[in-house]
Amino acid sequence: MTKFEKAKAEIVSEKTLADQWTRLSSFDLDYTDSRGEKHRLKREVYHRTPAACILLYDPKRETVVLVRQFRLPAQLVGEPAWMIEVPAGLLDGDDPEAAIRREAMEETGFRVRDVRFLFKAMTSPGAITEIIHFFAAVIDTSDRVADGGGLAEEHEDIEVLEVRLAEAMAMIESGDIYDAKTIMLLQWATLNVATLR
Ligand SMILES: Nc1nc2c(ncn2[C@@H]2O[C@H](COP(=O)(O)OP(=O)(O)O[C@H]3O[C@H](CO)[C@@H](O)[C@H](O)[C@@H]3O)[C@@H](O)[C@H]2O)c(=O)[nH]1
Ligand SMILES: [Mg+2]
Repeated sequence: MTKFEKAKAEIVSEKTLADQWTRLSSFDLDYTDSRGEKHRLKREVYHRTPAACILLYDPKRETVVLVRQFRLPAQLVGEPAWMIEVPAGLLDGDDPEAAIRREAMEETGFRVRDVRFLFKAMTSPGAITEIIHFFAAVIDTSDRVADGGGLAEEHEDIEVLEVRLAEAMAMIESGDIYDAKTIMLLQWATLNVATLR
């Protein structure tokens, strides 16, 4: 029995505040709290569509494949803007596994053979609808069949890095890697490295 047994949330109205690349809306909701008291709340939600990301691990070299690209929100908060991340992308209507195979190829040039679904996570559940599906795959040098680098027509400008897992973990401590999904996958890899072969 949890404290929230009696709690419920009913949407009263939704107003679209912006509707360009991603919709932003403001909701009024009637929230009945855990004591049974009803309150009218306002919540703004940014309607991000689902995404996927992947750990590409080469057990022979003990390396991971990472990508580096410009991220405007990082620049806006004064952090290093050419961020180092695991390959990731929006599903764009595909199922998560098909989408992550496509993104791995576009961004890194690696053809992924067996992919393993790990878990999904909401990245910022207080404000953003984004759900990311996390995957892992074992690769070796012969799986690199293209240069990667992203789609020219989308002006993607992506650098592909191959880094030893231990070094990538040290880059979290040093602040050189500070993207949440990347930290999660590197920590998962460190805990589960024996299963990655
Ligand atoms: N026109 C336009 N294009 C945009 C905008 N924002 C992004 N794009 C373009 O949309 C494409 C998105 O590339 P993906 O590889 O599909 O996604 P991602 O940016 O890597 O996103 C992943 O990482 C993000 C940051 O961690 C996550 O937020 C996202 O869910 C996903 O995991 C890129 O070509 C980017 O330039 C925008 O506001 N306007
Ligand atoms: Mg991407």
